[in-house]
Amino acid sequence: MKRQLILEDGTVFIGEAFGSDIDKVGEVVFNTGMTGYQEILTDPSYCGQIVTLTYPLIGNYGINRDDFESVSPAVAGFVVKEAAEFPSNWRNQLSLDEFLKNKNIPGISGIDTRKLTRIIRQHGTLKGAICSIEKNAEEIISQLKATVLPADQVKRVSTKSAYFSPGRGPRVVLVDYGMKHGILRELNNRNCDVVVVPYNVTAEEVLSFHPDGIMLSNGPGDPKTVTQTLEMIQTVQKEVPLFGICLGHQLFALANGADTEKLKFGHRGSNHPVKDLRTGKVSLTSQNHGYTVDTESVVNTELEITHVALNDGTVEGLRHKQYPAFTVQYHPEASPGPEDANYLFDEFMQMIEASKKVGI
Ligand SMILES: NC(=O)CC[C@H](N)C(=O)O
Repeated sequence: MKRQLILEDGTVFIGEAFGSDIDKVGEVVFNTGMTGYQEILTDPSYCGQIVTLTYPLIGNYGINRDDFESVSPAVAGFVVKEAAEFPSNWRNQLSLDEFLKNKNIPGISGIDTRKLTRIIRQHGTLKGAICSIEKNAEEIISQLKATVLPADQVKRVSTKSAYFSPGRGPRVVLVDYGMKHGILRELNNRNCDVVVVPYNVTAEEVLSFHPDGIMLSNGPGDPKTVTQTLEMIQTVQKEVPLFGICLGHQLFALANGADTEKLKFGHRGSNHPVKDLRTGKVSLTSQNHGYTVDTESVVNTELEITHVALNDGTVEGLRHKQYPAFTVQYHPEASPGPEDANYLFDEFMQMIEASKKVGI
């Protein structure tokens, strides 16, 4: 069965339908990772986005029990060059097609994903629709131009109520803005006693759990749509060590008076080089973000830029000059991607230990 992918700039791609039959609209973004489609599909930071993968064969190792980054994927649609029909892997339990059908996500294959990626790189991120071949393309294009995409993604994917992920080590309150399970896994691997809380938690509620540390998770959308959390960050960073990832990093920047802006087409992939300015060491990192902290805006704040992207020089890490608080724009929990940056979780643990001894 044929299906179309239509972009707001008027480009129409015709491809083969797979996954769910429903029509979907979203922001079209590309990811350059060669593997990790299951983690990408289930990363809540892609909420409302139509994701295309530049690697040409997707689905070849199926969907397995272990690689989920959330229980319910929030991605709007999936665009590939070739969707493998017969996955083969010892961990395979379900084909990509079946998984997308079960989760009501439309897919389209047979697309020239190199051409699509080039359009996004030249034009910037675009709105797009995956829809049935019967739909009139001209009508869809004018609808797309008039569409304002929803800005409530964090509310949609964040947990509705707090829950424990118990451990015998330090207590960490993890604010779920659209958390990848990899973050929880890394904390649990270090024996943390984790309390996962909703995005709109107050400072009083966070502190009522008597945390030894606080983590701000990744999450979807524009950080400026979650400003109700900034006061909480301003208060708790004075009380306990803080570590933030991706959206958590952007919110930490906003809470401390820096600014964020939208990138032309974002960073999404598994091989983004990042330099630690203090050691000169370069890590290859997993990334997925469409916004960034504005470099200039950091100058008159209490923040220091600790990491930069080697591809485009954008801010990749921050630390507070006064409080034990640091954040990164990339994904030290990997999933998918390299684990070069995993040591940051250990640094967070050391920071917690140190602050327990002296108090902050
Ligand atoms: N993975 C994330 O946390 C992404 C942060 C934010 N939604 C962005 O696109 O920049």
